[in-house]
Amino acid sequence: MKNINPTTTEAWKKLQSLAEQKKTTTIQSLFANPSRYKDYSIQFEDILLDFSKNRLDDEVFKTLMDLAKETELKSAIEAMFSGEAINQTENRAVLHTALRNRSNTPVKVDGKDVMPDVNAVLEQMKKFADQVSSGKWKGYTDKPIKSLVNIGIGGSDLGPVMVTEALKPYQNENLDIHFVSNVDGTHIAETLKKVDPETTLFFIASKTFTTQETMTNAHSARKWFLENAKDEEAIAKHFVALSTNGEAVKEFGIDPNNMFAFWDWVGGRYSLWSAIGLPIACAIGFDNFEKLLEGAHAMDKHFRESDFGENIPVILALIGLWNTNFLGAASEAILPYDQYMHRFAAYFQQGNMESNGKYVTRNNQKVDYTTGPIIWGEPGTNGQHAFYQLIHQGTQLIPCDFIAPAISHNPVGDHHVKLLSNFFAQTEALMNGKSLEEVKAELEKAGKSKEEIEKLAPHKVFEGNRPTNSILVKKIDPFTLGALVAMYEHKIFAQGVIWNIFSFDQWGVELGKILAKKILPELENDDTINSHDSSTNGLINAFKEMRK
Ligand SMILES: O=P(O)(O)OC[C@H]1O[C@@](O)(CO)[C@@H](O)[C@@H]1O
Repeated sequence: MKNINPTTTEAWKKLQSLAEQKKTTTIQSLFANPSRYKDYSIQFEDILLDFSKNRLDDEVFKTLMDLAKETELKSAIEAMFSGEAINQTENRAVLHTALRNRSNTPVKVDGKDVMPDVNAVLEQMKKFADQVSSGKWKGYTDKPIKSLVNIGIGGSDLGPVMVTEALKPYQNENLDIHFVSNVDGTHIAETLKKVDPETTLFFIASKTFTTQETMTNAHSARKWFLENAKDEEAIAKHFVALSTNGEAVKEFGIDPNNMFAFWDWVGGRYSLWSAIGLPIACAIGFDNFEKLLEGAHAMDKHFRESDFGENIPVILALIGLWNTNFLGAASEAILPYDQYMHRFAAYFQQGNMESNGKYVTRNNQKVDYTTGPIIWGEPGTNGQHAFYQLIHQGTQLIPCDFIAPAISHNPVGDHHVKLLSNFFAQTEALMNGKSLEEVKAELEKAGKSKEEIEKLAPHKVFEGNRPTNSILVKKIDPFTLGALVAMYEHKIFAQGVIWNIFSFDQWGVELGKILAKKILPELENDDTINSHDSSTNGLINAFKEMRK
């Protein structure tokens, strides 16, 4: 992969002047072109992307495509799929795509095809998931497993949470699933109140098997379990490990046969397709887990093979870059109009912000342009009653991705058409707004006096011209969810290439952890602390006072 500073490209310079030239061009005005929707929407499988409600015309769109070409995105895509060590600071390949490579064509890391290992773990996962789903896997009192508890954090938690929530309609009704991630004792305490040690299966999910939160929770779960089971032999029936670190798994006391491995070329935030996905496979059944893989694989092929102008992840990446680097947006909202998708935005907080929240380039220079956006969002319609005021009338430009299924899993009365009417209305309102003239006419019609109109009207004007993408899918099913997740993964990858940053390491999470390890022993005695700045000392000493 080449290291190209995007700001040196002709396309970037042209985009800068286009942003200036076109700052008075409104999205609404672009719809004078009768084929605007047709030209700026694309369908892939059961996913329709409508990107027409963006502040970009044909010239901007073409120049964005030129930017992708000038930053050699195509060769970067090939480098990733073919197993090059593109994660250069950790000297690793980036191959979450191999985990769902349903074509089974060889994918080589250091000259060795990884597909046999990938398929062996999938086979091991299938066998195990089938036993758990069918009740054949028995606990130490010979009862079938009823409760699944995943203990992990970050990429070892967010993916399984998001997928099992989004695919709740596909969950095995004989199983309940719980997730413990926070080291706050409340998380494990509240969870253990809900489960029975005789029928509970713990997944200790940790790529490194060293993460403080996960290991603390795992030991507490082990202690709780043994208080009931007494015999350490019983652990083998109730604890499995999902990790790359066999040594540490054995040290914890988990039977190596109960370890489901993955590899260092799987990034934590890209690992739900790996052994980390075992709780998903147990909860929704391995067949549905395979459909999830198939959906992601279909999007992988689309991303790898489609021309950029017809390439959904590339289009989303370039629109995001236009909004961030040329229109000044600092964040992006992901707004799923589907309650089961309530953890989708949270998943991509890690996926996007831990990948592209970087300020050093691939050639070790500090960037002089904006990189990764802040990702946030809540399901619709709830967000409308929380933060849409700011999106509509605030001073921040917040590009939004609206996502909705045409078919609900719960066709209760007229709920779904009401939900979708809001989905359609919000992007229309964000684009068209409401003019002062329209507002005044409405207030006059309502019989307001001239004074009242003068006072009220400015507050009821909607400037509009706020960019959105609409993603309409047929139904949130395993295949479509897999494709949607892969779509955003590849958008993030493409942006990282163009921003010339390393998207697959996460050095930024280390410092806090190291300082916490230094502070921990200071909290375990009554000494007055003065080894830090006055604020940290003050807080620690106050903490100790409060606990007396
Ligand atoms: O899976 P593990 O090794 O326990 O890491 C958990 C999470 O911790 C990190 O913050 C890295 O330290 C995330 O990147 C990762 O997903």
